[in-house]
Amino acid sequence: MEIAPDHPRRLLQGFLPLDLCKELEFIHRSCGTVGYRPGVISTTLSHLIATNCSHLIIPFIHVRERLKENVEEFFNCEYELVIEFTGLVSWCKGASIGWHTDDNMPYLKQRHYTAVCYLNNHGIDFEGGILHFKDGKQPESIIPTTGDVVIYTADDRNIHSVDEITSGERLTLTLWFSHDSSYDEDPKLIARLDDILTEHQNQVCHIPSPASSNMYQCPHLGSGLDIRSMRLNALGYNLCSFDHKVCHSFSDSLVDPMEKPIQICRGNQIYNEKFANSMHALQVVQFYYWKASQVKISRKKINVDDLIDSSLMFSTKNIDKKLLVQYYVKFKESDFDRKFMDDEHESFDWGEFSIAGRDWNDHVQKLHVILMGSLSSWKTHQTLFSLEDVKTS
Ligand SMILES: O=C(O)CCC(=O)C(=O)O
Ligand SMILES: [Fe+2]
Repeated sequence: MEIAPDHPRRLLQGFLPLDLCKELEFIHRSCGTVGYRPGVISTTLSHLIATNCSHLIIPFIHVRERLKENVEEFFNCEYELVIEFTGLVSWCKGASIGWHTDDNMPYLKQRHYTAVCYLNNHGIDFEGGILHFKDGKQPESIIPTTGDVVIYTADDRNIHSVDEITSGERLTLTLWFSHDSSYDEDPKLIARLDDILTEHQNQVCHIPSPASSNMYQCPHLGSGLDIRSMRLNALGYNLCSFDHKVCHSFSDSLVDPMEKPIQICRGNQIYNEKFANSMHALQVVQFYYWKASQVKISRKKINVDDLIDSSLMFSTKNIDKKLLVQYYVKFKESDFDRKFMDDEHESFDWGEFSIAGRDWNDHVQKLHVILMGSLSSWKTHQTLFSLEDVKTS
């Protein structure tokens, strides 16, 4: 492959399968925390490991390998590269970045190549957010399209900027690669994984454990607003503590109710099952939206109506309407998760929701089995790689 020597970069169209994009979106909407710039939310692999969601690194493994191979090949790297950083990054309304290079700080000099994978669509999921390169053509501007990937050198041959996001949320998977093996993120991730999985060996539990509250407080969304409750609100849910008051502001409470067992409600219906904490509730809700169409199909197949009486799944309590109204007003102002405010949740059904809850459990169990089956090889090679590839090659 020929490279333009002055501005080496390339657009890989349709590189990521669409179902992988959806899965990564599910992970980000379930686990994201405040990012490195205002208006940016991020989900790193080390954060997933630290919050008892190690199994959620599995969907990243294969695509990381494929991206690294492509970058090495395109830039004619003589020696193998290492992955310095892998993270899901979303840009909310108001976020932008002016002309810069990705190695523009002394502590970023190890970043030699960048891969940005687009997980949703400009013009549908968000407005604004076009990537521009300052010099040279091929390509000059990138309009984010689901599944496309842009790879470029992180130095001053590829000065670039991103237009302000004017609505919605722009989601990417971003990786940086280095020639310097001391910056390889894999050995650090494997050491963390090993510590955590050894510690939990005897009581395997897949319930996420939230990070500290300030990691979910997004100043640009409005003071005191929490990413987890904003995401739930965007889909029409509120969180209820056990005394059935709607959780609102936590600043004056000693123990953060977001870390305690919690229930969810829609309108005046409270779902009877309890969640271990707000992140657990958010993960199941996001899973339901990720798998919504499949749940509807399986419901038809097994005629769940005969098995489940939805009315047993919720109770109706006197929920303080005033607090709900306040929450919705704030949500609309923030324009967060805009795309879900459509017919999608008009057809909501607690029966389908409860099927999704069970499917979520099966899903995380499966990922956990893959994780446990991979760990000893990862430790031996000090690299995260997919074992299935080894078997088939
Ligand atoms: O998301 C993009 O298109 C580019 C992001 C970027 O420039 C960066 O994170 O440094
Ligand atoms: Fe950049």
